[in-house]
Amino acid sequence: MLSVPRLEASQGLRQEKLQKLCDYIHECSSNHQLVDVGEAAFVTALNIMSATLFSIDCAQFNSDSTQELKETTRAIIKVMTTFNLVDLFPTLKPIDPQRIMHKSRSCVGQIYSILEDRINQRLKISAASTDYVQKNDLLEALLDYSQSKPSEFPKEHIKHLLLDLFVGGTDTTAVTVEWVMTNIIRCPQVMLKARNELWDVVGRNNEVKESDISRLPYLQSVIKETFRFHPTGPLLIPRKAEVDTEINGYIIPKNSQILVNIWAIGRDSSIWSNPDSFDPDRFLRREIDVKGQHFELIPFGSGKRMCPGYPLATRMVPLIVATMIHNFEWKPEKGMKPEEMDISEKFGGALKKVVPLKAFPISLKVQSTPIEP
Ligand code: HEM
Repeated sequence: MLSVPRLEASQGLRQEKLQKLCDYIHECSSNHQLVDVGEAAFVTALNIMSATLFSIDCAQFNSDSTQELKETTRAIIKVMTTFNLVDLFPTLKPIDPQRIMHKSRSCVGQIYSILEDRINQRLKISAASTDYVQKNDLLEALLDYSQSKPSEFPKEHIKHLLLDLFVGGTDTTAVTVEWVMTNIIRCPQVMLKARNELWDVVGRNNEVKESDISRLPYLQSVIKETFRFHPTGPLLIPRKAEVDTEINGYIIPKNSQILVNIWAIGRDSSIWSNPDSFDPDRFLRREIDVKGQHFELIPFGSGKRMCPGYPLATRMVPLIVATMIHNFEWKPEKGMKPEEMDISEKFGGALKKVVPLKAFPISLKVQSTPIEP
């Protein structure tokens, strides 16, 4: 479903969303307006996800109009990442003291009904017309698969899978982009180097495309260094030992819950030199990828339960960041110096910033040479 050929076929859908992001930043730049970078990344990720999954736009920048899918997705993420007393004291489950189960049932019910509408609409349109042109999105692939193997993958499963992908892919992508941009704005030399690479490889006036990403090693290093420093899923997803297991002389008893602390791995001085400094160049000197085989850097996890959205995420994150820095310089708010910007982390389901990143974009469209920091 998220194979390279299918993602290649749907890249045009994502490119349109990046153009909208670029237009929005231009507008903010002309109006000398701050951009809430996490929110702009969230809207873009949500629209890229909804375009890739079912070819629609569901959110707008700077708009309070009804954006049901956006609001419901936010509500689900909030419920999922709120600390629940029931996890510590399971006897409280029937009481549900914080009403988390209640809220989560209501949000999930709402999103299922939106997704069911999308699925039924698609089935209706494709059945109604003989010259129906197939879409390149994931919904089409899932419907095809379900029709060819109804007993293995009934139609009812589609909405569950779409929900997992949608919720799993939106906030993680937005949070990652917000951290990358924070690190870039805090280190003007890094921003300059990343932008110069973009201008050399892509050109000043061309759009950045997915096919350019593999030719942008410095941008990729900046993203890897951000994953090391502020991994979006600091404890991955909990595992449970099904049987008594011995690893490196340690006994893990059956039924233990295991958390893998990738945040600590990223700051371990026996693995990384100067682990507390942000230094993307370290990844130019070391061949490390994030595909789950180099255990010192596993922001998408590893093994059977590794993030299934990894192929899409490794397209979305560099593209959104590249769109933000290709033709814009960024300055922190209220005359703050870049190095004074806050980088405190808030632990939760995803490792968020305590202080959301807001910054001024300055369009570089009219200038002919890169700005010195
Ligand atoms: C920068 C973006 C992303 C990051 C950092 C990220 C990170 C992760 C991590 C750490 C896990 C747990 C893996 C483990 O415990 O081994 C995970 C699981 C998951 N991710 Fe992602 N992810 C991202 C984007 C996406 C996207 C774009 C999608 C959907 C297209 C997605 C869908 C999922 C799903 C459904 C799971 C649960 C898998 C399971 O339980 O087996 N993620 N992700």
